Amino acid sequence: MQTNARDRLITALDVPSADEALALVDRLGDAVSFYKIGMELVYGGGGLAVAERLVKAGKKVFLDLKLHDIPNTVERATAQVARLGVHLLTVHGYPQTMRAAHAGRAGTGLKLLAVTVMTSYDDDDLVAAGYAEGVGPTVRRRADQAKDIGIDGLIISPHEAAALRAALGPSMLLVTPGVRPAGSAVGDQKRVMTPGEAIRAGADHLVVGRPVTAASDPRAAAEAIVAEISANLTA
Ligand SMILES: O=C(O)c1cc(=O)[nH]c(=O)n1[C@@H]1O[C@H](COP(=O)(O)O)[C@@H](O)[C@H]1O
Repeated sequence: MQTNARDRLITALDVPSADEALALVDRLGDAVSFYKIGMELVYGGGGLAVAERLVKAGKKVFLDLKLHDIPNTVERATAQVARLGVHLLTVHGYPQTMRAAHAGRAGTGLKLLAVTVMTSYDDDDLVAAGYAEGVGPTVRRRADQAKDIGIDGLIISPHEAAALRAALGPSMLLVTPGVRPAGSAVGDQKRVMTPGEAIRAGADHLVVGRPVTAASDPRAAAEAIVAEISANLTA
């Protein structure tokens, strides 16, 4: 996978219909080369068709379905996703789930990302969910398990990127949502950094939704993020 500045921005197409998604893609034009399609667009109808269309148009596509089920179901669902020709798929970072997805994508080009701890969570949220450990140790545990199983990359917040890059080496893809250009609304995210900070921390790809999709000029917003990525890659 190329890692030029533009390919490092993954724009989350969090819109409710295929028509809105394709209109946004049209508006963004060549400013965006990599898209994430998630639950809203898939459940809204047409998300998988949009994914296939974008792949045919030469865009890179990350299908964010966050699979988590019994192993048989995860393995078979992953094999079906691989048939779509998308580049990345998320599964939850539980060992059983990761092993099943790894088996399901065998022999295909699909890369798997393990979701570690959602970027909307802090230590208190993990305690409320029944976990004994805080964010740092939980992310680390899941990252080590993902590496052992042969998962290609991790969904983490930018806050964990530097430590994981040092611990896991250069080949593990580090993909960070929880990215906010300076001055933009944080919303429901809790562990955030700016695009430049995330890149300097070692992130390979930044997932950005609302700061692009809700901007009055989405193309200009995407271009500004790509410029910030570029400046920090060469800094
Ligand atoms: O798996 C993800 O993509 C994901 C994991 C995570 O921990 N946090 C997170 O925000 N995301 C996704 O990244 C995108 C972030 O969107 P914004 O908060 O609008 O930039 C959304 O599509 C989320 O579903």
